[in-house]
Amino acid sequence: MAAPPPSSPSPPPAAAAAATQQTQPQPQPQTPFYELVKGNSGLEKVLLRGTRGFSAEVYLYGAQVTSWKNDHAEELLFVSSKAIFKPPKAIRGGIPICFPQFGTHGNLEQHGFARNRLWTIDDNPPPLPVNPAIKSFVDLILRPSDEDLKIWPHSFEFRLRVALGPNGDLSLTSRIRNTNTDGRSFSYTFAYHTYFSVSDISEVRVEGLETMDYLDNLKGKERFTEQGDAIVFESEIDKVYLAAPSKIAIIDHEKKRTFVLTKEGLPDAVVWNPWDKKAKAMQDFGDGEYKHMLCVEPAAVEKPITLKPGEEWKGRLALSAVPSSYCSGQLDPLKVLQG
Ligand SMILES: O=P(O)(O)OC[C@H]1O[C@@H](O)[C@H](O)[C@@H](O)[C@@H]1O
Repeated sequence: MAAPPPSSPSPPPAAAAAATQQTQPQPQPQTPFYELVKGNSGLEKVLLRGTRGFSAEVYLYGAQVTSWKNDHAEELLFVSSKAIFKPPKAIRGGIPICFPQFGTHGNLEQHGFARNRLWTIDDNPPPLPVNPAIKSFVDLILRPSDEDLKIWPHSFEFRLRVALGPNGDLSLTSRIRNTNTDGRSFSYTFAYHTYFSVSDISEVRVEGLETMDYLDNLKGKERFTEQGDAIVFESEIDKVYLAAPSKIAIIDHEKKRTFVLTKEGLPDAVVWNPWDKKAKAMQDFGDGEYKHMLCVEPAAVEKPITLKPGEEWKGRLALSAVPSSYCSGQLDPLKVLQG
């Protein structure tokens, strides 16, 4: 498949078609890195197609990844059957982006406004070093509107690259730049609010967060230290693990699948499952769906990130899904996390 270099992605098909009509002789259409199509409620979404059938989808609304499939066309992310694809509600599932505020750590609406704004495709992003084997990616950008500036009075450019690697790995790279012209710094908290699809929450364990300190959102953000072994799930959980390791594994015993999450620039990791009572209280979430999802969210929560004018921050999440034969202690979690 012939593709242009990663720093200059092809225009979307409509733009490519218009360009083709004006030039003589007609060039061969390039294979685009992505395709722009209509999704739910007429909202536009980007399709990324990798080798061997790997795929991903990203809505321009929220720059939200809503699908990531492996080479057996199995969905790896959870999206609620009751998700609402209509502004101003954020889409329930996939990978919402929490910016410029995580949760209630500030005066803005819960999780900030980036997840319910319309982003645009950035056809000419500043170069970003990438693996040359990556042929399928898209760059999106968000700048604040006049309305946004009233609620958060800072000028910024938020660039997100979503890329599908040759082995089906999914990566999200955020670059946030302070473009204030009045000399003011700004601070923000952030999360990739990743909803993983799991067979049954009672069959899942998370490796890498044991012995970590955490803030418990269910206990007024009080600080505790995680005890014992890997994390298993028997009730509601809403914890912000502090200074978590760069690799975390989510092991789904029943599916025999391990998600490996690698994070850069994001010290914390939030773990959330609403369990039965909160599930029933959410209008865009099915009553029993808490059994089939788990959020593990690379984040910067405890220490907000501060940028001076002209400064840029980068935060990256890479996800892979690997078969695992974990069954009563066969898998050495250290091999997953360090291997
Ligand atoms: O319903 P929302 O705004 O998408 O938030 C869902 C959950 O997101 C998690 O990240 C938070 O830690 C929880 O406290 C919150 O309930």
